[in-house]
Amino acid sequence: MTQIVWFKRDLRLQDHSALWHAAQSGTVLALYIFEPDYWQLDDTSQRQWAFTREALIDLNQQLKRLGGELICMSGDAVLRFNKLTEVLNIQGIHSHEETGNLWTFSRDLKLKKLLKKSNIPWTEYPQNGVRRPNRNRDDWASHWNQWMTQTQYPIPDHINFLTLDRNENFLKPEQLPERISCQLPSVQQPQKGGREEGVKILSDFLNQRGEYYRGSISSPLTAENGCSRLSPYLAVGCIGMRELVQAVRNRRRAAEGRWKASLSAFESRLWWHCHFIQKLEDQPDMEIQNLHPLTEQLNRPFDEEKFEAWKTGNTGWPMVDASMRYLIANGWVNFRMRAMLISIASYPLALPWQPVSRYLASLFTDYEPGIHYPQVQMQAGTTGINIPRMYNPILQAQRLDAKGLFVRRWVPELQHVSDQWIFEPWLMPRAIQENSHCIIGEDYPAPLVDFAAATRRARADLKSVRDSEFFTTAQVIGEKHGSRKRNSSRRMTGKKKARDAGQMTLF
Ligand SMILES: Cc1cc2nc3c(=O)[nH]c(=O)nc-3n(C[C@H](O)[C@H](O)[C@H](O)COP(=O)(O)OP(=O)(O)OC[C@H]3O[C@@H](n4cnc5c(N)ncnc54)[C@H](O)[C@@H]3O)c2cc1C
Repeated sequence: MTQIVWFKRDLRLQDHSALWHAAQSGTVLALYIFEPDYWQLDDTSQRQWAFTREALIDLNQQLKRLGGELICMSGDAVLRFNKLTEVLNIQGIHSHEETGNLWTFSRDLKLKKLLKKSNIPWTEYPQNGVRRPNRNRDDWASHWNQWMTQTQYPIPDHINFLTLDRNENFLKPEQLPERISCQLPSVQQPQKGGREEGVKILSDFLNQRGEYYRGSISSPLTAENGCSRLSPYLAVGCIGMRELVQAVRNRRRAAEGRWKASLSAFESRLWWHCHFIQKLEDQPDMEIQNLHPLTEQLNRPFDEEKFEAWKTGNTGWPMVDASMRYLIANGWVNFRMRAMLISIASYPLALPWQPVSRYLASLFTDYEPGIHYPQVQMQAGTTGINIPRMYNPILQAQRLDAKGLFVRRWVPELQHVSDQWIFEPWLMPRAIQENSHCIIGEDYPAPLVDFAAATRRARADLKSVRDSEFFTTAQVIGEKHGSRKRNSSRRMTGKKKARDAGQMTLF
């Protein structure tokens, strides 16, 4: 009688409710399924798979220490489970509740059907503050807090593992392909997957780097070390959210001054993590449909040339291009630059957010659909419930990279351009272009569009859809998805917040 623990994006043993419950109920088969079709989607990539594969190898080591092992299969998960039902006496399947993209959502629905037919119970356990089903948004914050305060599931003392003979069906993680076909270049210095590495990074953040978190997350120059860099470990579950929140709270108890403020700011991001994932959990078609239906009327036709220039970091706006090239090379960029990349694609370039978001997702090692799609829609101005913000790449550069260090490093064509022109090189007189070894239009592109005129058009376009029907629908969306924040009296107004962040509000 076998209990299958199906590992998906929960590659750890600590605070693992599925493993804990399965271990209490019988013999455990620890299973991972490599799904080739998933890894060929536009929003997935080699960089994500490489990280996941390392995390699987690490998970196998952890299981070995308990006397077990991770059995890997390759292929369509529904077909694989069908096969398993023929060869094993399966008593139950245990996994975490996955809020994935539409592909994994539809795979789970198909699997549910199969298991129902075969009379095999599949129990899914929450692995963060996301609630399924989420009937009431109003008490969500207290639900989140309660869940984070509960005792963690310990690693079971004893597990009866089922071992299977290795053959072409049952593989070790090392036997899974190292590479999947992928157009993207490799990440230069990738973060290493696995719990062991994640725990090291967490400890380093909580004891060393975290002190200056609050002041260092906006500039790409300081964010690289100032941010926790835990995102890929959270995305594949090497570190659990409850475990992380509790570790932060424990650390904060002994903290003072700058440390305390930074840890509070950090914990609020962990709340956002679940807050955003809840949106996709409640509305899976957010991956493809505008949250506010009237924003479908925005004039954003697909333009191959603009899309290619944006994708490759050749828009002609140095801060945008530096951010994109940095992301391509590193598989990560900080929040502000992610938001700017979407804002530029959506407003001055007026590209539809769907292909933009899929490409951006594939660049992130930390791709988390539940954060990604709601964030993209928010930055693209299609939710109807957030104040649309437009990032000005020149202002952003002046504030976050005053000396042009980031821009010169990632856009080497501008290396010899002086501070005066570095963020607006297209304004350089021809003689200065020659002296700077940077001819605009030859060595480095001129901006794809006139920023001021294009943003005026974007603003007018958005205004034209915001009639009374817009606000009625927005109210309904707000009921379902809007945040009900703590400390609301201390929050800045939308306009002040935007001004402080160097953004232009649209209204
Ligand atoms: C367009 C866009 C797409 C994004 N896509 C993703 C994604 O696919 N995966 C992802 O993990 N994050 C995404 N983010 C959120 C954020 O940029 C990253 O979480 C952060 O940069 C990861 O680095 P870190 O772990 O060092 O962050 P830290 O600042 O150290 O934050 C710690 C954790 O808090 C959570 N977090 C931080 N900021 C946010 C936020 N604004 N919203 C929700 N959760 C947050 C993340 O889980 C993050 O790992 C996106 C943001 C934007 C604007």
